[in-house]
Amino acid sequence: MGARVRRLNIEAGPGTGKTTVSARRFGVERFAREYRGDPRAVVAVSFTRAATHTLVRRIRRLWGSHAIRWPHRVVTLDTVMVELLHDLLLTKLVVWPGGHTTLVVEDSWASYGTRVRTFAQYKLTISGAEVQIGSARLHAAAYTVNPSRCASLIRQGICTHSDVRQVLALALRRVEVREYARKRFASRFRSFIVDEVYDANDLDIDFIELAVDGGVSVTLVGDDWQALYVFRGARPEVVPELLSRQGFRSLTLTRSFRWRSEEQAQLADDLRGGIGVTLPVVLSADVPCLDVVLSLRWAPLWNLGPGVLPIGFQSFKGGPEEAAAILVLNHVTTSIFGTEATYVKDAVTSLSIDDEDFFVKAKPRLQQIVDVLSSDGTATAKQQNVKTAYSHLGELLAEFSPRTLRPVRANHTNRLRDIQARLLHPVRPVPGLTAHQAKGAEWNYVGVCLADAERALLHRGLHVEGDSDRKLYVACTRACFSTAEVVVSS
Ligand SMILES: Nc1ncnc2c1ncn2[C@@H]1O[C@H](COP(=O)(O)OP(=O)(O)OP(=O)(O)O)[C@@H](O)[C@H]1O
Repeated sequence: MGARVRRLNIEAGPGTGKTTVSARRFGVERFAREYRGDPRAVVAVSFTRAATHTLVRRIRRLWGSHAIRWPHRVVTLDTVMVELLHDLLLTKLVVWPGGHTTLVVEDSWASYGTRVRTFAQYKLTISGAEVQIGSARLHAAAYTVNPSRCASLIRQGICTHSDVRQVLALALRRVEVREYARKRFASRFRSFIVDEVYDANDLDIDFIELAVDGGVSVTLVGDDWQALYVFRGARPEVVPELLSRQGFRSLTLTRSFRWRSEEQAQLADDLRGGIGVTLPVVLSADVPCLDVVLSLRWAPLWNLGPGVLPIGFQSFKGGPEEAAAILVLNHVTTSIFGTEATYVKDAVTSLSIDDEDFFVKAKPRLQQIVDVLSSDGTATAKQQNVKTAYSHLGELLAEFSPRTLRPVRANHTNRLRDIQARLLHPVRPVPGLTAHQAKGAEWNYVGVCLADAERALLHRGLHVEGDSDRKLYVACTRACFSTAEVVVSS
């Protein structure tokens, strides 16, 4: 991985060491003799925070913490985009409504209100350098946070990553903005490493090309079978065009270091070869023999029963009851697995909790709620415990959040009831994750939870062009020893 090639593409299957290679490449570029005294940064990017955390851990382990000292960094590509937009705002090449030069950028609007059914949508456009907020009418009703509230927040300098992307895509149509971005890459970056490049969309690819044009050393790492973000506009099919257009040299990694059994190695080969497979079955009563259970969606994981504790409920919708339940789930997943619940950051923002020490201060109260849910008894006593826990949660929020919980009703408390079932289960539950959360990670024994259509795809043989096929591929290639299908015990 010490190859001194300025445009390098590393292509490889699961477990062949892509993350390891990205981490090695980072250090090689960071400590290269020829760059001694060069103030420009080595920057590695990935598309999710989870992936950047994994890469940071590997770099620290290999090269020590000082490898990631500023300006060298490992961030999401979204972060790099926000940095560029901020500089464009400072130089007035782009002017934000209200003249803001520092934006608060959120993952989504979910934290700013509950979704409403609407035909209206705000639309960001650019006229000259000025960002303008217009509106558009949708053909079909959509559930979104009130668009006029979003527009008003944008005027206050608050927006989402998707808005940043929209504005940059429009701004980069102007020659002077492209020239600025290219020169900025040239003067600030000496090496740009893009992990999971097959998750890139058109704007990401444009960014990579600007870096190449700026003379930056660019390393791309990825596997087309593991592109999971098509719903966010990823275009795995255009990566080969980028590679040939910019004359990247490709290296292929073939040996997987992950497989510790013939069975798992064969499964991975068959999946990649499009050969139909049938997974061995594990009953949900026997999940303690597994390290994790994966699914393409959250709901089926909850349906597997109390032996599995999913680390998320569903993609976050923004309601206060849901957000409050995520706080409890987070307390439990952190205590049992040392893993944060998915969407906990959205939950805190949506509850407008601005006390930075919230988790430290709230810990004893959250533990008290968990203790209430953990006490066993008759069905009626357990129902009462859920109500008591819900009311304690309401009191906790009253102290830290302006949002209030609605009165006790089954659809407000059912998430606490689901957590309670796991707490009362006599055996430590196994974590449940979606394929998106599992990407990049590995465990010894993995269970997958399949819908009928997903099982049929595995029987037929996977195709790299299929979105669900790729998610199944990622889920079925996380195990070192074996992958089994988990089915509910009758
Ligand atoms: N050169 C190597 N020698 C021995 N073990 C290695 C080597 N490279 C990677 N590994 C080990 O192999 C496993 C898989 O590596 P890694 O996670 O980097 O693969 P990957 O290609 O990123 O996987 P995936 O894309 O499927 O998430 C890890 O346990 C890692 O420590």
